[in-house]
Amino acid sequence: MKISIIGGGAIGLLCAAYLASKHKVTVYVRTESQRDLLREKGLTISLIDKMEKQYVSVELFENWDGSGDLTIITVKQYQLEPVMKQVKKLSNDIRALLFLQNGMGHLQAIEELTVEELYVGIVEHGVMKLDGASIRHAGVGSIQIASLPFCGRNRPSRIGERLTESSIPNFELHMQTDPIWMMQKKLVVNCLVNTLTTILEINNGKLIENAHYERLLMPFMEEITGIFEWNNDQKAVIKQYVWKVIKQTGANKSSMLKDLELGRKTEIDAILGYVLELATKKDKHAPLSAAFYEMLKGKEQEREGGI
Ligand SMILES: NC(=O)C1=CN([C@@H]2O[C@H](COP(=O)(O)OP(=O)(O)OC[C@H]3O[C@@H](n4cnc5c(N)ncnc54)[C@H](OP(=O)(O)O)[C@@H]3O)[C@@H](O)[C@H]2O)C=CC1
Ligand SMILES: CC(C)(CO)C(=O)C(=O)O
Repeated sequence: MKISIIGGGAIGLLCAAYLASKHKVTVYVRTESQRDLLREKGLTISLIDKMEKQYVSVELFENWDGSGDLTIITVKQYQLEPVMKQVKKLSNDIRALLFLQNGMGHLQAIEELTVEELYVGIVEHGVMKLDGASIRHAGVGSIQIASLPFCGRNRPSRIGERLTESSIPNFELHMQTDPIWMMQKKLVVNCLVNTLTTILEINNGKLIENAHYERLLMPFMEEITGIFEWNNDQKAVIKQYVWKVIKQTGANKSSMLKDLELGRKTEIDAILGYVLELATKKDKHAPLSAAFYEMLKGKEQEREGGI
């Protein structure tokens, strides 16, 4: 397939590096400097002690015209606005879109799009961008995708099926049938893992290796699953899922911790902020979520202030 990837960050470059073995991939980046670097040096991906190089086609985002079989959008939640503007302009030319953001705040805007095939996905890999042309695949998981059927119409999911059919080592793609449950499970992971690893400044794995930190996970998870009003079976599924993702990405620094270290805005509003809004709507008490949210916003403010 002809696949476009918008965003040359950790996840965009991960998708480009693996998908290029089976598909014709073009990465759309924001800056000329990253475009030139990738064209000149190629894309380097390191996984454990192996390093590989791929040469993929690279263009500036302003040259993306929506053509091809599939476009994968890998910018951060808070970077979606200009991309969505362009998507709306090009809707008639776009065959299929896949959104790979953490959080759930973007779902409403995606639902309003009128492109032929629409997918949301969640990423269970741990990936760190080392520079504009290299990444470290620090935790091998998989990517789950689900098609969004809307307005009573069942959109076809041919592209999604073709994408998940291609078997690529260390880069599994699976099709799910329930997009909301898929995203909610990942939202809980990100509330727990991204928030706590960023406040504590630790790699993901430390959350279960250190008994003190592990004791923080349980009540925090209870609070969030209580806000969603899940039953005990659903809570058990969530717990198993959270522990699985932490183990798979143990050596990774969460994307939120990376953002904080680099003095960038974090996705805390789309993740824990989303859950706090839900708690307010349902009139639920969420003291841990509220406290962790304030700690993170405070840390973000300190970093912006340049300490
Ligand atoms: N990293 C990880 O391990 C994981 C990340 N995720 C999620 O995946 C999503 C992407 O995260 P991640 O890749 O880590 O983030 P990064 O910040 O590494 O990547 C985002 C990229 O998007 C680029 N970008 C922003 N706006 C545009 C635009 N208009 N046109 C072209 N490029 C643009 C940025 O460019 P520039 O550099 O120029 O600003 C940046 O390179 C997030 O929602 C994150 O939560 C999910 C699971 C794991
Ligand atoms: C899967 C995980 C927890 C990997 O670190 C992630 O989603 C992130 O960092 O944003």
